[in-house]
Amino acid sequence: MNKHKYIEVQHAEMVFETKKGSFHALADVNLTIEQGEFTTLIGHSGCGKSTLLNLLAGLTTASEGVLLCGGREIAGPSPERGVVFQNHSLLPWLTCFENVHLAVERVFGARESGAKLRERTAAALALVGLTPAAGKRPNEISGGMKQRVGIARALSMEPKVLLMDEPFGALDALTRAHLQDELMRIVAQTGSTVVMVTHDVDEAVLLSDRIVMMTNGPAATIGDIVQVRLARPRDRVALAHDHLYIEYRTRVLEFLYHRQARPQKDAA
Ligand SMILES: Nc1ncnc2c1ncn2[C@@H]1O[C@H](COP(=O)(O)OP(=O)(O)OP(=O)(O)O)[C@@H](O)[C@H]1O
Repeated sequence: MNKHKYIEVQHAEMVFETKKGSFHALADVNLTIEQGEFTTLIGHSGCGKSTLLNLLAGLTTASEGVLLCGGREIAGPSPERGVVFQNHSLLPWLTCFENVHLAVERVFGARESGAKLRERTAAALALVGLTPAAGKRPNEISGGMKQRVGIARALSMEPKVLLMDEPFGALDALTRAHLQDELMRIVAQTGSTVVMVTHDVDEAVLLSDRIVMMTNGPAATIGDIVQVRLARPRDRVALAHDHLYIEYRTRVLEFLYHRQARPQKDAA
């Protein structure tokens, strides 16, 4: 397996058939992601970020083109590719522990003992700092904690790739910052390959090894890629004054607001 071409997207096209006819969402998307790399997808609302992430998750199939992960074609969802959505999608009648345990059981249940499955579940909750909340149900915990359960659930399956669709989008700025720091710590520990959709330029620069910037749709594609060469571990306060950080941030802002400026009428 080629570490440098762990995920490959080759000439991917996505056309949705709607009542009003065909909608060409993605056009000729080409992308290669290395194992262990943290990639963010950024672009204006509706450009096709989630569509591309869903293709990587195997939740939808490209109309044309090829998507590979670890040298194999992505033919459907797999525990190898854990997905975290913005709305965390927890089962409300189960505790945090049970929500995570369900995923663990699905992946490892056939070959591991009950004690080992519970151990895995507890370890995933500990990784996101949620051991004290293990017995609580989703309606008893905050939005940030729910999101952490979602991350624990994805991580508990030991995915090779973590796919995240605006995982922190619904959170307040302080909780968001805290979870970004936690995510960086976890990824440093697990070595996961991450692809994350975000709208937040600072989040993209802070977390990424590469920022993939998408053009506006229809027929959206990759407009440019910024390689972020900032040493890790990264400290958000120190970076605020770092000239390289500021330069990366400016490059993304220029792409979004000069090169891909949206017409006034539908600007978000
Ligand atoms: N199942 C579908 N059927 C028809 N059109 C779709 C479907 N899914 C997405 N689209 C369209 O494809 C385009 C890309 O949508 P997508 O959700 O990928 O954008 P996005 O960049 O993730 O947006 P946002 O940042 O607002 O979440 C949009 O114009 C959307 O309306």
